[in-house]
Amino acid sequence: MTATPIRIAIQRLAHGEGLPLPGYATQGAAGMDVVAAESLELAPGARHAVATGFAMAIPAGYEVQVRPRSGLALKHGITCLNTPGTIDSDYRGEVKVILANLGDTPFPIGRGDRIAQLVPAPVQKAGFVEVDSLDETARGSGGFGSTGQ
Ligand SMILES: O=c1ccn([C@H]2C[C@H](O)[C@@H](COP(=O)(O)OP(=O)(O)OP(=O)(O)O)O2)c(=O)[nH]1
Ligand SMILES: [Mg+2]
Repeated sequence: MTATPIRIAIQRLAHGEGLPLPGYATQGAAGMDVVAAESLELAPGARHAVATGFAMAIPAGYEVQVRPRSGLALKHGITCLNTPGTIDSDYRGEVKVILANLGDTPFPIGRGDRIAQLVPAPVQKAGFVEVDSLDETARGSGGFGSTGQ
């Protein structure tokens, strides 16, 4: 069973002309590949908010996550520094992909190269209720490796 795709309005910006809009590489892909709208070289240890050339209006109640591509990560050490990046439903600016080079060689990015993938997701909102004490649990305040390796 496949959930009905949500519709997301997308606006191509002037510098995005001629580029493919984000899309699924295969029928079962979870992420829509997004391409760079600029060319640059990312030095080892450097980061850059890479232009995509488009803006979106995500329906209320949803977000779009910006995730790295595993091939770039494994072969070249290229990742999204803030992964998963969050595109808010009320954001109308250009979507950017914050790439970082964790590898040891400069990495060239060409206009049109697939640099990341977009995954829409429903947003569960919450409200905090301030209390004086919390219920007890077996774990208590143990964390950060408290159960062993
Ligand atoms: O990878 C990303 C992450 C964010 N954004 C844009 C869309 C998002 O809605 C906005 C704000 O992102 P976020 O909330 O992660 O950043 P912030 O540092 O909290 O900025 P703000 O104060 O604008 O919310 O920046 C991107 O284009 N790409
Ligand atoms: Mg924010």
